[in-house]
Amino acid sequence: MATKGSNSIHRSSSRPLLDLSKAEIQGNVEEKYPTILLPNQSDDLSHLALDIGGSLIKLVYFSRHEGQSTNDKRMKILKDKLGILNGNRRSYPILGGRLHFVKFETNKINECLEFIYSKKLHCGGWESHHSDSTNDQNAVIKCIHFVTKATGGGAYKFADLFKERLGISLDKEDEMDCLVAGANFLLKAIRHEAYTHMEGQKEFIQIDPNDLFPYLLVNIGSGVSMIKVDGDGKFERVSGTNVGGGTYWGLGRLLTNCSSFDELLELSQKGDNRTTDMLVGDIYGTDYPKIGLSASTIASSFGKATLENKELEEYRPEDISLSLLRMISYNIGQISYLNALRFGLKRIFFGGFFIRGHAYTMDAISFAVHFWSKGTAQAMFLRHEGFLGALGAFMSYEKHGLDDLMVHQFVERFPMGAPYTGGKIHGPPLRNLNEKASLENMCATELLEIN
Ligand SMILES: Nc1ncnc2c1ncn2[C@@H]1O[C@H](COP(=O)(O)OP(=O)(O)O)[C@@H](O)[C@H]1O
Ligand SMILES: CC(C)(COP(=O)(O)O)[C@@H](O)C(=O)NCCC(=O)O
Repeated sequence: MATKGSNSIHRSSSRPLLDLSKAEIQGNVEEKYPTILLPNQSDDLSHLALDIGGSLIKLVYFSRHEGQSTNDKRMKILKDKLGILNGNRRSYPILGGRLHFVKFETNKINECLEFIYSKKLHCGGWESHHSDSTNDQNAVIKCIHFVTKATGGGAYKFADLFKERLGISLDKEDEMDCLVAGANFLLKAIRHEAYTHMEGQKEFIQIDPNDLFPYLLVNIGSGVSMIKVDGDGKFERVSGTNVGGGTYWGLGRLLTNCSSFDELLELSQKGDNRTTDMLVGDIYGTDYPKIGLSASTIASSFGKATLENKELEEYRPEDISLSLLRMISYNIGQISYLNALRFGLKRIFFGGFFIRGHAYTMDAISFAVHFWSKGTAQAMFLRHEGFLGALGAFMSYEKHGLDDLMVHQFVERFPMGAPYTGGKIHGPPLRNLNEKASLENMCATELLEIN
């Protein structure tokens, strides 16, 4: 049954408060979704946003530090807001808590649903209170459901599943909007978010938040989107390619029988692509200096397979994986640079889970950008690479007036001088593939802790 506390999870004062006179309708909802906690019990639980992509589901959720009552914080928020209204100095409430980053494979969506359920994240959304008139003028059906911000194709495709299994309504946010919002937030707010990776060397880039735009955002997910970003909410998707992360994983799986993406990546580390790729040296017998090609340059990815009468089994899976990785990474790097050139953009940031913090992938992309730009452009990568869309969806709570999340406070509270380590902000590690980063055996979790 509804309790008075139900009101407390409304995220915006402009939203209608729970109508207790219609409590029996909520009872029905509870019957259908017995797992939903009453809001007053879930008060300190998390806020969730999802990015359901072609390959992976990304979750971002905020959980408050234990021991701090949300009501205390709300009072402080209210006081601070009054301060703003009175023309006093701006002050920001302390919202202690964590942003958690979790991912699942989209084809294992059940694991994701179970995770959300086990963490009670489905109880953390805001309540929407609809009145639908039926044919009978006197009968007004009131229903209460939880709404969660979601982006990516799966926000459309799996909307019914989320509704049936968890009682969550997915409130759809545009994928490109979310990618840009997530990238802008990270680049402006999180110190040491962006870095270069060349020949095995990683270097963090200090971004001046006042001198961020314009830039090219290249999101390498299943497919690739290239977005010219001119400001907050100001962008244009200028290009894309269907040869992306899904291509590497899909072709790689078929050609090597690998059972996981990480296994395929790991194989590539032991590969030698000279057995599969046709090099300039294979064609010329030497370098081709006149057009700047060394003998070791790949002239044709997988081209060597045409010269030999060998069956697939006669090629080492390691070599195939490496050839494929280089082919796709170079291609994306090249198209990205050409688009940057097209619009006169100096900076190119790469996100998406294809990158996977994998040194060789980043080196290959960087090499292509460097090579085609003749050293005038540089690829940069993001530590929260695959979570841009999910972060953007999370931030859209604020955009829609659900402002007790006040994501902007994270920005304000952690300017560029905020420490990168030392208990304040823990970003995801740039993981070595050998490290197992699974949480509860089902997902990888990375934390950005807001103290
Ligand atoms: N565990 C994984 N399973 C499948 N693909 C993975 C995995 N980890 C990284 N990838 C790579 O990440 C890509 C998906 O990246 P992502 O940014 O999540 O895109 P999408 O939104 O299309 O799911 C895959 O196509 C694959 O190249
Ligand atoms: C359709 C998509 C935006 C979906 O995003 P994803 O799930 O791949 O992250 C993306 O796959 C894409 O941009 N593909 C390339 C399509 C093209 O421009 O040719």
